Amino acid sequence: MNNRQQTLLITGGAGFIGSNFIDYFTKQYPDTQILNIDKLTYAGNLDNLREVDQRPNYRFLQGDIGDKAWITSIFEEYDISGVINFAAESHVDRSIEDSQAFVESNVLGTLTLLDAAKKDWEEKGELDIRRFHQISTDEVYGSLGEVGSFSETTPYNPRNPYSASKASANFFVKSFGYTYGMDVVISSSSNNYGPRQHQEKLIPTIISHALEGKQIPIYGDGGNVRDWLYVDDHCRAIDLIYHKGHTLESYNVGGGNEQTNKDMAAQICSLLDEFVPEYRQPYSISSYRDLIKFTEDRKGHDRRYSVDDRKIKQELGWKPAVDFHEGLKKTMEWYVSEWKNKQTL
Ligand SMILES: Cc1cn([C@H]2C[C@H](O)[C@@H](COP(=O)(O)OP(=O)(O)O[C@H]3O[C@H](CO)[C@@H](O)[C@H](O)[C@H]3O)O2)c(=O)[nH]c1=O
Repeated sequence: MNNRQQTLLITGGAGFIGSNFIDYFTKQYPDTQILNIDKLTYAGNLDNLREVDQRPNYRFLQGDIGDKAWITSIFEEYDISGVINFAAESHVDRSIEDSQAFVESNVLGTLTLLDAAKKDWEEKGELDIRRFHQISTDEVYGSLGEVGSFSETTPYNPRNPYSASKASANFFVKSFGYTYGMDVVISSSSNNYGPRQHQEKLIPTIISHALEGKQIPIYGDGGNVRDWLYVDDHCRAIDLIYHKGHTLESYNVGGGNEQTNKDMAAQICSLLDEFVPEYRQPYSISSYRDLIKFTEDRKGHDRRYSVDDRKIKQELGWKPAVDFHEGLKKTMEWYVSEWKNKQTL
């Protein structure tokens, strides 16, 4: 790769959404050079990129967005045409145990990256045309009761350390737009699902525990609601927002599939009963549903997220394309096949 070719910088591309996005983007735009930088924490996995690795428009470097000297050297070495910042500590339960890493990666890391981009693009006289796209979350808006949805004008009300760190990062991103005239945009999506999601999240937990005959932990009464978005639909939304979204704007991205956690667990167990009934035999259960166990609740557990995404639909013409049951089936098949591969190793 010629380093001075214009290059789109993707951070955190070894994680779940980042790796799916790179897979999508390198195929969609074969003439755009992608540089993926990732610290490779516990949640980053280069296996997620094994199919992408050989593509001529892709390159990977290991490093931390919060390492000022290193991130500055990236902007010196490459002609970075834009940044999409996926890099983040993302797991709510971990943030409740210890929030330090969340402030370091999500707040200070984002700030260091913004600063490096700002300095480089200012020197080039292109601060207002090279874009910084922050990947954010619907959790910044807080928690809902049974009715209503978050729109882009809903005031931020983060209620756990993870969402507080993401909200804080968004404020910094916006502030660089207002203060320095930097071209910034933010997307806030609902819960993603699909292949390559880390084991710690709800859907991979349900599938892996079921296959291993372990109890499937559902926090509290299981009535908490999340809006599920298939990761490929999210990738198309990011593409549109990065290329066509208006500067200084935020865009919500939702799946339109609100599910309680207990319904989600029951649906996945039914799919597993249908497709891989044989794996339940050693555990003497008649359905994987028998493994569902209501456990102690998450502290401060947000009750319901619901996303009003009319803005991206109306302004940018996006809509989700993957049917929820199809998406769930594809996801289940991917995890079952990964699990089978591990058994034969
Ligand atoms: C891991 C786990 C989770 N849960 C519950 C907690 C939540 O109500 C729901 C989903 O939990 P999680 O998969 O951890 O995801 P959640 O806390 O909603 O946050 C996700 O979705 C957010 C977007 O809404 C992202 O910003 C976060 O990075 C992502 O982790 O399932 C359980 O009941 N049992 C579990 O074992």
